[in-house]
Amino acid sequence: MNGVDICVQHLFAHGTRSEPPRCLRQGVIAGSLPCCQSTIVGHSFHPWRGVGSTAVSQHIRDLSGPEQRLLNKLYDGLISGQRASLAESITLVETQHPRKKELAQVLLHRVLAYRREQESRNGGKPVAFRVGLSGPPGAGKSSFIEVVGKMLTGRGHKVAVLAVDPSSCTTGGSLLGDKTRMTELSRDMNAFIRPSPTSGTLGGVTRTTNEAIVLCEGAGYDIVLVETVGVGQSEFAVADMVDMFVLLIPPAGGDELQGIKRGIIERADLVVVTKSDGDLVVPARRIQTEYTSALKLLRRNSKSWNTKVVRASSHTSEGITEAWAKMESFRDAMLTSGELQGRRRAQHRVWMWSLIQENVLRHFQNHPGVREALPRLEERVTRGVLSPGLAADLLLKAFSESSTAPISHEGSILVKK
Ligand SMILES: Nc1nc2c(ncn2[C@@H]2O[C@H](COP(=O)(O)OP(=O)(O)OP(=O)(O)O)[C@@H](O)[C@H]2O)c(=O)[nH]1
Repeated sequence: MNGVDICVQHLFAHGTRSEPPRCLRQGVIAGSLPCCQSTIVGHSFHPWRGVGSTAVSQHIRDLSGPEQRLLNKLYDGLISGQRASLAESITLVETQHPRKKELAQVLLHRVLAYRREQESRNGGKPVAFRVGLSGPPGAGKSSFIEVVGKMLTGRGHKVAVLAVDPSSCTTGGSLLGDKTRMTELSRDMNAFIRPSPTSGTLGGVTRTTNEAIVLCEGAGYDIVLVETVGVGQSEFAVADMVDMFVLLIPPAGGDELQGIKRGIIERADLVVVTKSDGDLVVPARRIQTEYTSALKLLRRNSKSWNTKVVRASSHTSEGITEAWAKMESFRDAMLTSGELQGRRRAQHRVWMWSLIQENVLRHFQNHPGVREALPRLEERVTRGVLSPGLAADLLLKAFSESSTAPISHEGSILVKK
């Protein structure tokens, strides 16, 4: 057996700062201690087997009494569906505080194990359906989510809505996050709405959104809607974290549609032409026809599904049930073919690389040599006296050198003021 195997159920029950859980100390396989067998069904959802175990087991070993109590409280509250515990858990994964980040990882691993247990009971099928919704500003995303969300809670579903907002990363402000949106759904006890964190890089927001999805599913939300505005790279990031990607397009022509990137249309599993009511029905039909023809020329992104184009109105509710029915057909087709499970597996790899990118970039920016040289080199690049390639080489050299010696000397030789 490689690494240290840990019994999930004992993480919080027996591990302390001075004394790790018994199963951790003994390196036993999850479920093999008598006390484990009461709750653990098998080994398939064991999260820390092998290589990855060391980092998490270190976090667990270091847990203080109050930290354990906090994690226990959050976990118990979360899996019993308490919204306050879910909100607090998401705040924990969004934190920049190093110790809290470690606590968040311990909580997350435990929730992942719980969710895998649920999935194995569900015949290996995902317990929740994740849908990403994107479209240009003003396309009618929040109105659509509000109407669809209300319909779904009315049918007995629990719906979580998460936002990925690229504007919040650069400005600290938010295109999506204001509280006046989805007023009815936000009052619905079977819905949970969480705006994007108001700071951080897109990579950071991507990580926390992926983690928030896991937490929402742990809290029993069987439909998770991830909304993003069609700006920057956030649409691609969302397409990489959901089962189905839906593009919402307003019935406008020409310039308004220029903002929709071709690459993102290729990622869409469903296109919804919004606001198909009153005077807008005619342009909505036209857009539907145009997109239906355009999609025929694009490469299919699934073997078991052809991207469809539908029209809907959030004001009259016409086409809303049909749009959702298409989403359900997509899920059924993808589950039957196994493509949905395959997408999720591939997404885990993308998720891992986005974490690596984010962390490597942060290490790079925090490196003393890089920090010292960066302002000067950036300024010279901006003035045009230093090529971006050379500046990048100098910074990377400073980063890769193990000593923290600044690169100013070399920089000043190479670059004349
Ligand atoms: N006629 C009509 N107008 C709609 C419909 N849905 C939304 N609108 C209007 O379109 C505008 C934008 O709607 P939102 O739902 O806020 O659009 P959004 O895409 O979330 O907008 P951002 O938050 O800016 O990204 C509002 O004035 C809505 O009243 C619809 O079905 N029919």
